[in-house]
Amino acid sequence: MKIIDGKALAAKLQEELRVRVEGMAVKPALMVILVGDNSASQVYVRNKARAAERIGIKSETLFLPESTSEAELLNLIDKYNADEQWHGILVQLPLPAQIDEDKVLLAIDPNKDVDGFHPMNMGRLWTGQPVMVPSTPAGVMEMFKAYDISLEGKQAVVLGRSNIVGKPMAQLMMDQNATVTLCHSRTQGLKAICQKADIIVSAIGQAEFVKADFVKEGAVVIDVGMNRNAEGKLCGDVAFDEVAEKASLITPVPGGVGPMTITMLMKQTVTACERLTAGFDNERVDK
Ligand SMILES: Nc1nc(=O)c2c([nH]1)NC[C@@H]1CN(c3ccc(C(=O)N[C@@H](CCC(=O)O)C(=O)O)cc3)C=[N+]21
Ligand SMILES: [Mg+2]
Repeated sequence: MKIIDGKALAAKLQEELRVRVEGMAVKPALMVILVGDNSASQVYVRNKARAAERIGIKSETLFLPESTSEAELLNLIDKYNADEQWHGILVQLPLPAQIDEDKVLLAIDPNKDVDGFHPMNMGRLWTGQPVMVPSTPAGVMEMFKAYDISLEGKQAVVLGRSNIVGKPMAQLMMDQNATVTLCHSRTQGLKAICQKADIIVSAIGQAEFVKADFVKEGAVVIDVGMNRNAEGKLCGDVAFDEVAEKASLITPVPGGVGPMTITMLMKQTVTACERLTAGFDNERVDK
């Protein structure tokens, strides 16, 4: 068994981005909006700001109170959409209950949607015209590439059907000619499906969900989970120690997919900046 070192790979890719940004006349700029005081979100946005700084991306985090109304947030998004100094706009999820997430994601200019969550960008991904790709699945694909994991003709199982991880993950693996089974909380016979998989990507949000008896000898196991166990320790969806004995490659939590997510967000911010300064427009057919 080998561990896929997301932290090391992220550091390498961030250094490449730093060099790329050094050569850019217009420096990329990312606006991060955090509504409320979700403690996990605080950690994630801090990690994003640190990565931006290392790479030379300008970033600002706007901390808004939990009571922020939907209209207030939509107004701010309009403002940053129109403001040419910002190339990327990221509204941290989840949002408080009074705010409709779908409306917010639809309001962000697709050209500045570094998360790739706007329905325009989701649709483009699904129809084979990707521009902005959700960063967690994009980060997993970079891991496959860096570790020479071919998806060609493989059986891949994705656990979790969210818009931000499961669905785009399945699409990206299909693009590389994997046969993908997208499983979720209502899937019957889930364990048996997993046992046939060459590659398992788990994004189900439940600690210790993927156990050794789910995993075929030699399978690749990617853990997207970000859970807290009873002691409050960060852990993924995979029972790491027992699964590691069967897997050929496995990602740890922390230090696996998380740092890659952040790195891909930065990469998309750089791309957004390059596209916007070159006059591309997502709403037309430009690629
Ligand atoms: N609009 C939006 N875009 C996102 O990309 C987005 C989001 N909302 N909401 C929440 C999820 C989750 N996410 C993570 C980012 C970094 C780590 C990360 O840095 N993880 C570290 C450890 C972090 C810790 O210590 O808690 C690691 O795995 O090594 C994890 C998860 C981005 N998300
Ligand atoms: Mg909501």
